Amino acid sequence: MNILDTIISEKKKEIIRQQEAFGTELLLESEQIQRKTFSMSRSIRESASGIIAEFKRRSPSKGWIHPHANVIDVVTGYEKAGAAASSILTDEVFFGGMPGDLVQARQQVKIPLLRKDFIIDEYQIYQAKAIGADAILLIASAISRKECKRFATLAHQLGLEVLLELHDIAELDYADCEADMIGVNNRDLTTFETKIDHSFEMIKHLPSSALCISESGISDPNVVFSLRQAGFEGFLMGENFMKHEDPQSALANFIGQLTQMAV
Ligand SMILES: O=P(O)(O)OC[C@@H](O)[C@@H](O)c1c[nH]c2ccccc12
Repeated sequence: MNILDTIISEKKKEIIRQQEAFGTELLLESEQIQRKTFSMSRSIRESASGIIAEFKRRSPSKGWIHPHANVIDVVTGYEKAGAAASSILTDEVFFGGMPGDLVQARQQVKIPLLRKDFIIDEYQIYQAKAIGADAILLIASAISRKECKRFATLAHQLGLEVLLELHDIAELDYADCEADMIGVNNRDLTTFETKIDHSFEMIKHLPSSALCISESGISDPNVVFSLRQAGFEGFLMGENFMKHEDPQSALANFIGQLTQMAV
């Protein structure tokens, strides 16, 4: 079994546990369900950096990156440093996150928040809204095309935007599911290998109207510069900031370097 299959089989159990503790009816009663969301796509288009800075304590590929990271410190720091949005890993078993991280972040910041998880069930979409997300990630390789359309429609009904994650050309037919943003994951979720070239290759095939985001393995401002020239407007970065004791200043330095290049 590859890692994606392992994550998904654990995820099914996690969803059952969460549903037993807090069913959909209860989620629908939460005040947050009626909340007006922030548009992540607009924030990316309007921001100077286009950086979506991720909160991630660990990952299956790197192990622990920042085990005791405090979500409020990190995400408020990202906002101050100029992130266009923040991505928050809520997967517990493999990424050391929890839905409560998003709840805490939401109370402190106004930048759009992406719920980063492996969405395979409608329950998680209601939950995303209830815990304070503005957008959800849908990973093509984790769901069928039909599910992708169904999940995107539900997300939109709840006022959430959708970031559709593709990895390779075989998944291009998912691009018609009316996602607000299309992400190209440079990391192969079965082997963990990252190749920025995936982004340069895939963007040639994506609809020209799409808001394109390059995800994973980015650590060099020169790479962001070239990705931007190729047509990417958003850059999803996690480890490069989380590996520092102070992720806020790591992001501020990175944005500083980008700004100098643009002059
Ligand atoms: O830490 P990195 O290499 O900068 O990557 C961030 C982000 O792209 C990565 O965490 C990610 C992209 N797609 C995912 C899907 C599930 C979990 C995690 C991810």
